[in-house]
Amino acid sequence: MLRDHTLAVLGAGNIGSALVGGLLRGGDLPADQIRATRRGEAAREALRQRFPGVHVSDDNRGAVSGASIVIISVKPQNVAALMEEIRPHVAPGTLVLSTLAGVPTGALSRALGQELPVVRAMPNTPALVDEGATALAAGEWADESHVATAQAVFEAVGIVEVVTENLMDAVTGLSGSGPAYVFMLIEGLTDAGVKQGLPRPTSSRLAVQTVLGAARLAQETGEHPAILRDQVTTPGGTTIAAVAELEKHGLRTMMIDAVQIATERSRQLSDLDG
Ligand SMILES: NC(=O)C1=CN([C@@H]2O[C@H](COP(=O)(O)OP(=O)(O)OC[C@H]3O[C@@H](n4cnc5c(N)ncnc54)[C@H](O)[C@@H]3O)[C@@H](O)[C@H]2O)C=CC1
Ligand SMILES: O=C(O)[C@@H]1CCC=N1
Repeated sequence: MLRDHTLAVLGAGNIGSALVGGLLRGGDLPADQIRATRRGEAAREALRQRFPGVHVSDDNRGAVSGASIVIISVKPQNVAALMEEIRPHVAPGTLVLSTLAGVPTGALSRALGQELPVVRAMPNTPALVDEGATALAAGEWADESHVATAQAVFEAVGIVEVVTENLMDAVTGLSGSGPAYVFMLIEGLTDAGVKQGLPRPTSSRLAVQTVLGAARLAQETGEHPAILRDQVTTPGGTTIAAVAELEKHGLRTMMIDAVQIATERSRQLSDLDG
């Protein structure tokens, strides 16, 4: 469904380049229909090496001209200047996809000075290995076909959930930032194994596979996590001793508070001018 599109990725850093990679790997779009911009010649050269055939430059206006889909994936502090730069060059009807944390679709349409179809997306970095979790929300002028196109773009790198825009800050706090929480968990588990005498590489491999395996078990069985936890927990055994310790430190409350604070931070980022 994407093959007739020309795609411009403005700000092809972690997220933008993960998308380019996924679209190329899946054969969704040929390389010569993708333009990618980013700052720094060395970084651009690295992109050219990674994605042969993709047109890589620092020319946002050129990238946008003639593109049917424009992905905005710069950091929030760079977006106001970028909007100003591309504003006269975005053709009416261009589908604008934004991965910016916090920034509402209405603010982007206003900054671009047109009633454009804008779809807000919140992906996450596991998109780099096609295991991303992305939520999409349609702006005022985006219809079902725009959302379907956005869905096809982000399904190239993982799963997609469509939500209403008022839920996007919560998504940002949960799955957008979530990989960082899981990496901290992996780091903590690895150190814990080392403290108990395991060699670090062994501990690291066991920690990573434990997280991956537990996630797959939850996904494939669809069971409530409490049931899966009970299956690990032998009466009077090792697991319940550790679970009681985690409860004492309020692990679940800690996660609830962390996601709340990230959600609030996402709301604070809603002002395009910072
Ligand atoms: N890193 C993450 O886990 C996630 C990030 N996001 C959002 O995605 C956006 C991008 O995040 P990252 O990919 O992590 O950032 P990044 O810093 O890796 O990539 C941004 C890129 O934009 C380029 N850039 C800046 N100004 C530019 C301009 N005027 N023209 C062209 N290129 C320009 C930079 O050179 C850089 O390569 C942010 O707005 C962030 O809120 C969303 C979901 C997850
Ligand atoms: O930390 C951030 O602001 C971005 C948005 C979600 C993940 N990284």
